Amino acid sequence: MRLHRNLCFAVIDGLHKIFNENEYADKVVQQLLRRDKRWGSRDRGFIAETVYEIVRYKRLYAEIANVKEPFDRDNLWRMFAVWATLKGIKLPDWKYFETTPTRKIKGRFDELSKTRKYKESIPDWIDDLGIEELGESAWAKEIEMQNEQADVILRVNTLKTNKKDLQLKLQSENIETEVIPNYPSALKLIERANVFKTEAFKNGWFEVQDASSQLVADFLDVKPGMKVVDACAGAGGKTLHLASLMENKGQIIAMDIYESKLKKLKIRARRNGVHNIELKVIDSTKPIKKLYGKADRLLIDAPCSGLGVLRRNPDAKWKLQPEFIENIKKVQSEVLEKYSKMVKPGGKMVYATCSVLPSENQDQVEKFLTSEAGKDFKFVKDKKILAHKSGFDGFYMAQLEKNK
Ligand SMILES: C[S@@+](CC[C@H](N)C(=O)[O-])C[C@H]1O[C@@H](n2cnc3c(N)ncnc32)[C@H](O)[C@@H]1O
Repeated sequence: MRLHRNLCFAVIDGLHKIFNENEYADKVVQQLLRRDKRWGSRDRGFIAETVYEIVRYKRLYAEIANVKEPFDRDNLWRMFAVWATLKGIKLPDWKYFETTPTRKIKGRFDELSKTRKYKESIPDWIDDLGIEELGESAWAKEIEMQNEQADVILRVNTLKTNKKDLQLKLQSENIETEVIPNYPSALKLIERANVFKTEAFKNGWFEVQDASSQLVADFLDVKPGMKVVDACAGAGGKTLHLASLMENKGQIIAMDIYESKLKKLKIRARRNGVHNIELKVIDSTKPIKKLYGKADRLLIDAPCSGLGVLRRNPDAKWKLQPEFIENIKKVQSEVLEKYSKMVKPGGKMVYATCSVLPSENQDQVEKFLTSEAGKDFKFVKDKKILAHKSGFDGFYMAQLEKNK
């Protein structure tokens, strides 16, 4: 592979924003890709993948390059040189690479790879937490898998099409997909491509959604005509799925504390041909209280550490703080306690997270079931999804039923 100067500069600019200005990697990459219209799909792929790879392995590369945060531009170039050397890319004779000790880099890599926190490039506290919660062996495999690049998975919007027709339509736009057994609405891209540019996407035939995430709406056991509350709807990945499972019949009340997220859901709903969603911002306790005892189904897709989706958000490793996890667990308990009151007798609710930590998952459900608010509920079933076992994102979902 030959390195192109303007693409490498874009990577360095992106890393500077992510590491030093605390910006989110996905947003930064999106911005970078808009920088030059002449860049083709290979150029774009190079920028996105290189930025993500260096973010993923920040600790390892910084250690090999012998640089410390905050990284100045020379430091970032040194980390870039480590990445390129380990990839077997010949470094051009640019001034940034004049003193790169290629041989030493390989030796340091072999030595540091013996220690998991360097090999998998994770902060000590996350490594300790993972071991404490999952045990050494499962954690080691999980964090290794969480450093892999995630596949692109689509969810077919059955309100507009079916899997076969979508496959054919994408094929006509040079995008090959395959079905994933046991995931009824999922298609996997055989090669990465910018699916958002396709006609099929613009027509609302699919959404991009990981296969594990697609199991959540199914788990809620919705039927057309029901009254369903999606209490932490965000931009509505699961709300849209619920709408298609309900064949657009009945009512979905999509709630969130952030109006900006619900606005995105509105746009997506229009594209998806969904018209049974009502949006409600949670700006006081009122919207929740109004729904006490009214919902046939309730989804609590709770805010969480995101430790199941590091493949998609590798920068979360560096942005997360132990206090954040402690706080978010309090929010999880609170929403379980308060929002569960919306379920009607005989109704069901699903509590879900994209975390692999038992303390955010089954422990929260157990705590809820023994609390005053949870005494009217019984546990029906749950799914604990680890990325290294499923090949998809780490997730948790539990179904509870309210007594009649
Ligand atoms: C895991 S995300 C939801 C993802 C979304 N359901 C989807 O499928 O795309 C959790 C959401 O909970 C929201 N949230 C955080 N605290 C909340 C609270 N107290 N009540 C309701 N929503 C909350 C966040 O804004 C975020 O959108």
